[in-house]
Amino acid sequence: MKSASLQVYAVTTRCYLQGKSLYEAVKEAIAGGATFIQLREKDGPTISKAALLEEIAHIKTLCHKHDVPFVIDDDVALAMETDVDGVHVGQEDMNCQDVRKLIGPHKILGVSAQTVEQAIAAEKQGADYLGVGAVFPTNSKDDAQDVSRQMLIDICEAVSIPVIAIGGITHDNVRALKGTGIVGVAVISEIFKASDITKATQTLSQAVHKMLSDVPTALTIAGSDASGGAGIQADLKTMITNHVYGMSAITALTAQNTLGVKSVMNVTPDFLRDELDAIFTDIYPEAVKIGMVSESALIHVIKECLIHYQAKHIVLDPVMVATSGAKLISDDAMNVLQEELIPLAEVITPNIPEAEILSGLSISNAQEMEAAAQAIYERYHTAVLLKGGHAINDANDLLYDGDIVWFKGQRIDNPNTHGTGCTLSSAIAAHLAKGETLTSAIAKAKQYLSDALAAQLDLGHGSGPLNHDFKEMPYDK
Ligand SMILES: Nc1ncnc2c1ncn2[C@@H]1O[C@H](COP(=O)(O)OP(=O)(O)O)[C@@H](O)[C@H]1O
Ligand SMILES: Cc1ncc(COP(=O)(O)O)c(N)n1
Ligand SMILES: [Mg+2]
Repeated sequence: MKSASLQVYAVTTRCYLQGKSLYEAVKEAIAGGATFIQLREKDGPTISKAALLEEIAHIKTLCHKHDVPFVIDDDVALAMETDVDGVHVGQEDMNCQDVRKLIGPHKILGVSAQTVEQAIAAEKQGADYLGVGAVFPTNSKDDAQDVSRQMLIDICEAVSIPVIAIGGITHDNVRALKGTGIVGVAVISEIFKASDITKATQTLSQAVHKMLSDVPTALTIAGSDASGGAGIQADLKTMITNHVYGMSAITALTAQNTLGVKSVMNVTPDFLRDELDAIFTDIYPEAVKIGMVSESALIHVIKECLIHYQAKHIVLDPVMVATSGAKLISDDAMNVLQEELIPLAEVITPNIPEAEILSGLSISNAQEMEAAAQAIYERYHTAVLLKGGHAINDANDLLYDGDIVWFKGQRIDNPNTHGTGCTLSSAIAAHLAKGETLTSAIAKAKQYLSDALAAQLDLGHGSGPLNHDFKEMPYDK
């Protein structure tokens, strides 16, 4: 069995067929692109044994004609009697080692798993693939246990056999499973509840292909740093090393290096609009990071385009002053940024001095960080990640989105911190593009930043850049 045959895995049900035979329904599903068929009789077959055997033989011939594997759920004896391609068993059914013994080495054995332990055990006992779910709420299985996205990722990483997701999957929500490591999805109602089964399967199949083949995409709207450590250059390096396709709309060119900023040349608002139009109308970004934008006319263009193109997962780094001390935004633009862009963002990432400006409060300890983050949140109703890089003893960042979550980090003894803020915010955008939740995107981004800082690159005469491409040097928290 090839993994490709697990892409669109149709699990049958008689619930919704309204007079149509199961054979007809399966035929329509295969015509629409189903790549695998599992016969499932949730409450036992509703037809006579003789009719069932005849139906199975009929479906088996159809599946083989189309090179589609055909397995039976739970009923190992029936699968053997009918000599179909294999069986699928749940945790509550027969032990999979015993099933493997019964069916022999060549038949397909599928196993349902909800935890890493169950997944590893099933692989050891001879499973060919795993069905993991329920990944979304579902009506098709009463006792279905919820499986989080992270659990699905952990299971895919823990085993080398293919994994498919199951439970409440539709053509609309399948995108959310991107980047988890699954090779396909199993559905029941999305296919068999449809009045036009072929069309529903086609639509699902297209969505599954897109989910499996696309790399995640992200955009940075920021300034270029000639020396490559911050701005656009840091963002693109961060995106590629975090396995996301990166795009850039440049707001300004800066002549800067590790010692400071020599001069800045902003692009025109019309040019920025052309850049954003070119990007959004072609390769749509699944997340957007905004960095240095120093003029209000540019901020207006960004706001209009983000609304027009319904941009999602916007991470705003309110860049005001570079690590080297240079001011990167005009006073007038500061106000426009606050009023027009902050409300559009999923999260903003001020450092301590920036949070003092945004909240009007002074910050010298953890309690004051919490108070300032809360004040900013209450003003804009946008989640705030207040970065603690400018604190003295540690490097703890604080997320306030109604609740407080601290992301703890040890202070790394490295004077080369040029581009830390840019790197953190673009790594958050990269992980949001991959479908992570905000808290897990921040945790992964902070780990990446810490590793890049701990790699101790030492370039230039001032506060140098990070090693975005560190390898095998994980920072041990
Ligand atoms: N010396 C350090 N050791 C570990 N983490 C650091 C250090 N300096 C900064 N960071 C981390 O880098 C990220 C950027 O923070 P910060 O330096 O405050 O922002 P900015 O670059 O915008 O001034 C945060 O996650 C912060 O905790
Ligand atoms: C073009 C540009 N954008 C942003 C920063 C901020 O740098 P940092 O990440 O160190 O705060 C920078 N120095 N240059
Ligand atoms: Mg910064």
